[in-house]
Formats: sequence, C-alpha cells, structure tokens
Amino acid sequence: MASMPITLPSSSSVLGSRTLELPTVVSAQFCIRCNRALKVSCNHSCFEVRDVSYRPPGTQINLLNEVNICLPEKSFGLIFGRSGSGKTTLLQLIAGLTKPTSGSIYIQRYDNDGKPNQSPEQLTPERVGIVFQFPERYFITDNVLDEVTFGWPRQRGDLQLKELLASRLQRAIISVGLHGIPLDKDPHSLSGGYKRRLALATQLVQIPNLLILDEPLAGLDWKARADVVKLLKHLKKELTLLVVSHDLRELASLVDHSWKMEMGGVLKEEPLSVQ
Ligand SMILES: Nc1ncnc2c1ncn2[C@@H]1O[C@H](COP(=O)(O)OP(=O)(O)OP(=O)(O)O)[C@@H](O)[C@H]1O
Repeated sequence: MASMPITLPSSSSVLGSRTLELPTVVSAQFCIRCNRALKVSCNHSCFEVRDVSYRPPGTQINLLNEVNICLPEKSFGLIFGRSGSGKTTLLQLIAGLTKPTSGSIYIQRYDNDGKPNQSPEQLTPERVGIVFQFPERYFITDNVLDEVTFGWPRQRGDLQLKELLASRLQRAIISVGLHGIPLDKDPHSLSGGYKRRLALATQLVQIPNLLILDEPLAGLDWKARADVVKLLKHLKKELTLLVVSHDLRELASLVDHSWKMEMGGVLKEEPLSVQ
C-alpha cells in the first residue's frame, strides 16, 4: 500500500511540511489504497487486510473474496451487510482464530510522507481482542474478578508481575465503568449493559491494539444500548475498534470508516447514509 500527503493550499496552517489542518480541526493525509483522507497527522499505523480470501477446508465455496481493509489506529471501523454475507467470518480471520486461504493481515507503520517506514508487522492474536455476539453467554466463572482475570497465573508469582496485573485490572475496570460493582458479584446477575462492560473488560486487560466487536448492541434495551455506545466512544480515544453491526443509526456518530459486505464475501467501502 502507498499513501501520500494532501497538497497544501497556501492558506492552510502547516503542521510540519506534509500535513495540514482542516477546518474540522483534524490533520489529514491521503491514503492511495483507501482512496481517502486519513484523520491522522504524521507517523501512524494502519491495520490492514490485503486481498484476503477464505474457503473453509473441504469446501469449494469462498466465504470471503479478496477482502481489503485499511483501518488507521485509534479510529472506528464499521462493517455492515446482510446476514450470512461473511462479516463474522472476516472478524474471526482478523482475530487469528482462522487462517486465510490467501492474502495477509498485518500492521503497517507510515512516516510523515505517508510512505511505509518499515516492513509490515504481523497482527498476532495477542494484539487483538474480540468480543463475540452475546458475550455473556460465554461467562464461565461465578464472580467478576475471576471473569476478568481468567487465565492469569494463580501461583505465587513475583511481585512485579502481580503489580503489573493489578494495574491492568484496575485500568480495565475503570475504563469500562465497572468500578462501582463488587468484584465478587456473580457476572450472570449483572444487567445487560453491565454484562457487556464486563465482556469488554475481559479483553481490555490483555491491552489489545485492535478491539473487534461483533454486534455489540444486539439484545440490549435502549438504555443499555445508549450506555454501550457511550462507552465505545470513550474507548475509541485509546484504541482501534472494528465493529460488525446492523445498528447503523446508533453507531453512526462514532464511525470513521465503513464497509459493506455483499453476499458472497465481497467487501466494499461505503460511507454510511443514515442521518
Ligand atoms: N465453516 C464453514 N463452512 C461452510 N460454511 C460456513 C462456515 N462458516 C460459516 N459458513 C457460512 O458462511 C456464510 C457467512 O457466515 P457469517 O457468520 O460470516 O455471516 P455474517 O455476515 O456474520 O452473518 P450474521 O449477520 O447473520 O451474523 C454463511 O452462509 C454461513 O453459513
């Protein structure tokens, strides 16, 4: 992928030699592959999916056909489209749960000129958090603390590690607004919105670079939906989010980049047309 800076009009306020300040107070570069201005100023990275196709082993049908995505860090990407078009299949590939039949998924850093400044880095599963649809169905412990720290070392470890894990836990709990909830509470007794917060916290303790959410608003009442939207807005300041959803209207204000998945696993960039 290649990208290049937008040519500066003479009246622009110049930030360095290659970026400009738009009236909306965002800096921009133009990404050739995305064919659009990126809301980033200079050194930045993008999560990239390049020419990814997927055919389940033993079958003859491609569920995904040469899918391309370029999602700049700390932005919000939305994928929408009809049921059965392949959205969840794509998320599973990006999360590293399945391997693409062809194509690649990686992180690319760019310099001030918008040129790749190093070889692409592999997007390893540890760098990606994924919250599945109806995540509360997969809660497996009987208290909030164990749910968030599931899989952490239980044996007496060194103090530094414990301190590190404790601070991660605190940050995750605070960032999803769970700090008013006792850590010994049964996750199954939480309200719908709080269950979603807990599911997000279980991923945030891993400090992912990219957080993927499959239908984060599904099955919630209006109040919980509004809470989750607010929370996603807050999380967007800290990390990159890629969301699959049918709830376009409610998420529209958060979306920086959007794609429509056509039946047959063909992904097309398409701005949202909701008001
Ligand atoms: N392992 C598999 N083998 C064969 N077909 C599969 C496999 N996994 C998924 N499919 C099919 O691939 C298609 C895409 O499924 P996927 O779950 O990705 O769609 P989706 O767009 O996420 O749908 P929804 O919005 O309903 O969640 C569906 O027709 C599904 O039945």
